[in-house]
Amino acid sequence: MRKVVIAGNWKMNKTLAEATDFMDAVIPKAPGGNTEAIVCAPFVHLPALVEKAKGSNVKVAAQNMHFEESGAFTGEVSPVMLTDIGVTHVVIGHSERREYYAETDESVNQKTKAAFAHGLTPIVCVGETLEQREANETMNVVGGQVKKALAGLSDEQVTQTIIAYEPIWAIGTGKTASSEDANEVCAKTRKVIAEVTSGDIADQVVIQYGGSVKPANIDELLSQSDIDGALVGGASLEPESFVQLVEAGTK
Ligand SMILES: O=C(CO)COP(=O)(O)O
Repeated sequence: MRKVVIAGNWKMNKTLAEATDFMDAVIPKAPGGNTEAIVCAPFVHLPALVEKAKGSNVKVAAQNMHFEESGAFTGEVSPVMLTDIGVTHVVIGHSERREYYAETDESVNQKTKAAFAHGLTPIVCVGETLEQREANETMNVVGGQVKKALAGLSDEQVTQTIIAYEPIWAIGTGKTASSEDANEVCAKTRKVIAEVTSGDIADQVVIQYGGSVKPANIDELLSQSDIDGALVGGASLEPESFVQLVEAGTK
């Protein structure tokens, strides 16, 4: 049975005090078990949040990283720095980074490999634009992104990769893909993973949906066969709503 992974992507939000207050409110209510709760926070908050999360059922993720261990990359943060402070997960290739910071499938692949080289679990984001969906290009785009992101990984590493399917037109717009449409893409993505791995590897991979997920629609999304969790932006900012999303994973 695949675990359920609910990850809150705060993006560029919260002061340090707001971030630590959030953890104080959420940690006592995080259920653990088969449901994993992850907070993806801005770099500057990571040390404090890792400290808060120690011994709890909440994990802490970075929202990006460089693929090199160190060097002349002004303004960047390396995987070594993340593991050094106890971060366990990292979001890679979010559509906002692909759009505003020129992330490519190649850099996503380099970062995914670097994550594994340093013991970090990557949450790899893929998704199509509205134009691509309307042109029936969704699976070409998403399948291509997935294949390129996973290129060169071992089967074992693929089983540990979390894929987040986030249709770009559903992010922050209030428009959620219908749970059936989201599930169809997640199921087809699993087939693409099966093509590039052996045995039953693809059945073990956690595939999240992201894009306007909220307490009102999480149950239906999680009831689908191939949706194993959610990567949540706006609705992850308030402790109450994040806890509701995580609790939905235990049902
Ligand atoms: O981009 C997202 C999560 O990474 C989704 O954001 P929203 O949940 O605000 O639509």
